[in-house]
Amino acid sequence: MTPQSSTPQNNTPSARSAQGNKARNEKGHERSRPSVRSYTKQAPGQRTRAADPARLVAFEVLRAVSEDDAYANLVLPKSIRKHQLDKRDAGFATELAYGALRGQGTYDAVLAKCVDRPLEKLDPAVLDALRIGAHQLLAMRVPAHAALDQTVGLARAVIGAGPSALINAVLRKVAARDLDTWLEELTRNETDATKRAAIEHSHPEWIVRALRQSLVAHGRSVDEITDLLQADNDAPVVNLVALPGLGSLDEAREAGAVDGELVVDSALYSAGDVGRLDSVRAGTTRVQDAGSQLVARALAAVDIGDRTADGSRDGEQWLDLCAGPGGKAALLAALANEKGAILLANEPAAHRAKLVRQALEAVPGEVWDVRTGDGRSIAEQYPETFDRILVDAPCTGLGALRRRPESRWRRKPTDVGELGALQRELLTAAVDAVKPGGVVGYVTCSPHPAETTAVVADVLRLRNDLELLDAGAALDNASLTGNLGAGHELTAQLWPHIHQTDAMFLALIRRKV
Ligand SMILES: C[S@@+](CC[C@H](N)C(=O)[O-])C[C@H]1O[C@@H](n2cnc3c(N)ncnc32)[C@H](O)[C@@H]1O
Repeated sequence: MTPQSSTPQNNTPSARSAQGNKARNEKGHERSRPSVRSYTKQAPGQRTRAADPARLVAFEVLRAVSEDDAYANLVLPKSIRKHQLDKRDAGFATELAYGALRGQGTYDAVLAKCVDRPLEKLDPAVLDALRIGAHQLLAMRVPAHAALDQTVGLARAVIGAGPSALINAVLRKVAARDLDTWLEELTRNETDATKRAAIEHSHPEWIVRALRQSLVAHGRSVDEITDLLQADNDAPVVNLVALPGLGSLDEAREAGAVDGELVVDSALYSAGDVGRLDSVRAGTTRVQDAGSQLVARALAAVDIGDRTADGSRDGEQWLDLCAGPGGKAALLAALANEKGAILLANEPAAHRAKLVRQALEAVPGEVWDVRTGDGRSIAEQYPETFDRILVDAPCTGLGALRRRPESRWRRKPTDVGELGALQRELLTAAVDAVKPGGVVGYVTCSPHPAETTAVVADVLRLRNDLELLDAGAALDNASLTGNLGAGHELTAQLWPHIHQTDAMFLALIRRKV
């Protein structure tokens, strides 16, 4: 299977002893001393046992995700701060929370074999504790005794003593086999390849089917599905971008970042908290997936000829129609600044529009403006106005599952159709708002054909003033390697298992003069 440890240095409970918060029992097992930071649901006066703070953070993340529909990447840093975890413990908690969420499909299949009732009948908090235990036992290098002891201790401290016997018994059964043996047993009699892949790689079956369909739609072999599913379970790399003309990667390089291979001014960062870099705090260097960097650069670089009456290319007007939270808008604004263009960033959600403004702060203010509005009506106010428009459409995010560990369990098959309708409306509005001769970049972080090729084909079918430019060639031109192999029938699709980027789709649609 797939949910593998990505931060091995943090994967042992010995990280706990760094805090001086541990004792060892007669068998050498680590044991927690009561801590003021721990919370408990036990009755006053009852003897309490502290939860290991790193495991407590992971548990809090899983609870917030299942109870409050929270996003793990937002809850995790807050919980890490609340429990004052040091760097090693924060790494351990991150791996545990993200790993348990990504691996939930596999772990639930294992747990279902070890629990004497349907998992839905378990207290959801108990189920989350079991998932945390299963991830430690099956995918992290935590010794079984420590995983058991600490998970039972966690449950006792935060849920109460009641379910500890059950949790202990179930996790002992889980620990009796390694992951490969479990998977062999779970899939031995499974003849349906989708069901098997869903268990082995911890994805919902409908997403396995959707990703197979996606590979085929973009001209790839369906046999790549295993690598693609595996890539979803790997911890994503952190890419940095130095905003052109404004940022620098020097500080990041000194901190250990290595230059990215796909895009210029881009680096891979694995040296820890990027927020500590001054250039990141200043907003001139930003965290951004290399695929996102590429599609923005490709749109900015498309040759659309002389656009202004005097033949000068200065003065182009660009629009980012779906701009929140502003990652691509910041890069586009910096590129616009270099090329003498201006950028209008549109975002309907006020709180996300605020994030766009913050993202753009590092770019000179005369280059950009932010508008809070529904992109579907953009052409009413701005008919045939813009030279370049980015439509980074709201989508299912099926191409960025590695970054959002809970999203595969939250998304529903019906989301694809619902978002497809919005995507068609947004793309239609964009082609009405682009000047004749101008270009619209249609982008999604989903490779699903219903959100990508079908949307583009439908919009093109209804009009005779649109044509596709070669998006594969545009991505090649924007990339350092120049040979991404992402193009297929004039559209382009990047892949996590090939390009180590999110699965960004790009179509470049030119409005004929
Ligand atoms: C994929 S995200 C864009 C990401 C952004 N371009 C970036 O790089 O940071 C899609 C955005 O579209 C916005 N959105 C949703 N409905 C919209 C609409 N009707 N018009 C314009 N934008 C919309 C969402 O709020 C979300 O911020």
